[in-house]
Amino acid sequence: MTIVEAKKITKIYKHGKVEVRAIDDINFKIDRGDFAVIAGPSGSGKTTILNIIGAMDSVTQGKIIINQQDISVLNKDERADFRRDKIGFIFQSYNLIPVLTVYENIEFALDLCKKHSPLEKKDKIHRLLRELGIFQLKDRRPPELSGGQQQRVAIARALIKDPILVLADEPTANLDTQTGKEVLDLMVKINLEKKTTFIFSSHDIMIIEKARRVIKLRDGKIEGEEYDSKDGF
Ligand SMILES: Nc1ncnc2c1ncn2[C@@H]1O[C@H](COP(=O)(O)OP(=O)(O)OP(=O)(O)O)[C@@H](O)[C@H]1O
Repeated sequence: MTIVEAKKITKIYKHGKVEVRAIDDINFKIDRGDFAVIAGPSGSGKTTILNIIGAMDSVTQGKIIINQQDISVLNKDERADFRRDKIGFIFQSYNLIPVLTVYENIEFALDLCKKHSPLEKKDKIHRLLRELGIFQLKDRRPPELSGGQQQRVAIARALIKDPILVLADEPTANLDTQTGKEVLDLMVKINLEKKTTFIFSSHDIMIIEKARRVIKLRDGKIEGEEYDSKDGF
């Protein structure tokens, strides 16, 4: 079943009179439960596509349908609600709140979109922290954590609201190879066990090799697409 469908989307950024065609009339589909990568050289439009899927940015032309909802017709406030309630984000630089503990970082993300009783909330957060192997870190603050540990916390923060999909922009770029592999393996495990849909932007060969779907971009166009239908990795 399709979870993301891009129909003839174009994104033009304007700087005064100069126009940059970041995405140029492209179509693609991503299935529910996919582990998909948008790949391509620097400037090819990867982040632009991720920002459009995540409703952080709008398209100039075309339609983008997420979970059967046409998000290209949403205004700025509606896009913000959609993104807060439905999409999990993982960033290259983790973007945790440094003054909050691990538990509080995740609680903050949950409080923004769903109301739970304090007990329900604690149960839900503790369960997820155990699943991700970071329960013992719950009272530490981000500056007291390694990069790999911070990225695991960021994964927990993305997952706590049960998003319909998780977008990860170069999530291994700031990690050494071994830590990057461990963080990637964790996302593969979550994808297999929880059937969470992951969409990455990356040129990391390790991620591209693990992906079931690879959409290759060049100069805002799709240069090629690979899809491995087998279940598992
Ligand atoms: N906010 C913006 N304003 C103007 N131009 C932009 C903006 N964002 C991106 N662009 C331009 O759009 C094109 C695609 O950029 P994008 O960031 O999507 O590429 P990318 O593949 O993610 O690159 P990288 O791997 O370097 O992050 C580039 O030419 C870029 O300069």
